[in-house]
Amino acid sequence: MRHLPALVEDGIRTAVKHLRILSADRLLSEAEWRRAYVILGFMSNAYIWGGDAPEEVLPPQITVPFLEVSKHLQIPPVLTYAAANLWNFTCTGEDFSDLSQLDTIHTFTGTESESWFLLVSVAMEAKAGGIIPRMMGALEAVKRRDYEVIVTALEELKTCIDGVSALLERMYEKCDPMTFYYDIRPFLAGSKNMESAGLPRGVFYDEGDGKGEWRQLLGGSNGQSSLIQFFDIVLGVEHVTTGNKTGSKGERSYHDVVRDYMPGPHSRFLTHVSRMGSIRELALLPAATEEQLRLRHAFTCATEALSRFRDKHIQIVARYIILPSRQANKGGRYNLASSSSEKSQHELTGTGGTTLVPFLKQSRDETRATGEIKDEVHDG
Ligand code: HEM
Repeated sequence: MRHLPALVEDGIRTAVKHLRILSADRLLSEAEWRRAYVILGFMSNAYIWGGDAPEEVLPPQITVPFLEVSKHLQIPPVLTYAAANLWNFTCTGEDFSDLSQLDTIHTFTGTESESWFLLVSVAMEAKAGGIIPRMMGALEAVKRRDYEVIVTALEELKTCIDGVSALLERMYEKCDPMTFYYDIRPFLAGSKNMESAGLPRGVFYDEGDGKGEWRQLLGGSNGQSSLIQFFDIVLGVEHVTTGNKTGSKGERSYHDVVRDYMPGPHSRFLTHVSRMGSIRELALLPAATEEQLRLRHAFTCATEALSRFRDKHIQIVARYIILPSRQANKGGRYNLASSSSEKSQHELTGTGGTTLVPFLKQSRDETRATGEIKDEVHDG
């Protein structure tokens, strides 16, 4: 794995085919299962995308352990956000939100840009970890109408989201947009909606002995972060967009679908949180008392912070995807990046298969609308 960046340039497929087929029998602790998942996630995407044309068959050396490990961890056998970000870092100190102490374990390119891209999310997750119990306390306080607890928690949530946004903006410091778009991003691609990139049927997981199956799975995306969905749930933000133009009635929203790409316990935790009390419903009650006014204000401020986060994220997407896609790639190699991100010549899509800007703007607008309580009360 140390040689992955060199192998993706030349020889990854031969190297993998020379490996023994390992079973997961010797994995003991959860940390070991996760470590195996990270390695297999990187290996499989390197295998598929590390050549002049994508490879549509994953060999048993990868699929046999990968299927076992992903079943154990209750997460799909593909490079998810958990594989690339959550479980793929080391830290020289105690503070996982301090970028200067973090390093990645694996990258496809060996570039500082890739490490930085992955680590910014790690720092964001760590920065916000402490707010989770605080907000759980606030949700529990809804039934008792304990305004003090809820308002304090919302104020802390606002500060926390602002801190997360500040970390997001540090992306510009060490992640170069052209390197991101042309060298890093192609390796994050999935196998769903990848006809134009050369995977019309997805990827065949060959398990050997004539066994195997075609699978179409989404690519790795920070959209699979359970943290940002936690913020949404706590604030009562509902996302309905499927993220693609063909989204028809009854189709699951993007935010719902990506829960399948989170580790099982994360996804179940989000379901649990969404069944707890609603802070928004309490904030919607008429502002007849001082404490109700304070609650409304704190709720609106926290929601605005999340909507500002999404604004900043849209700017990042413009800088790291839209602008580079309009500039010619200086390298002369066959360009997998553009084929995996352009459905047609003019339509850019995300690694999650979304129509990028309209989708992200709608997610932002849904956030903003959630915080606009006054309008709802007067107009409703
Ligand atoms: C160079 C940096 C980044 C780029 C280019 C980028 C790009 C994208 C794209 C294209 C999508 C659309 C969904 C898809 O098709 O995959 C998306 C969604 C999303 N991204 Fe990022 N992203 C970046 C960094 C981050 C970071 C650091 C986070 C923090 C965890 C993040 C959080 C999200 C979330 C939560 C969504 C789902 C949409 C939403 O809830 O608003 N992104 N991103």
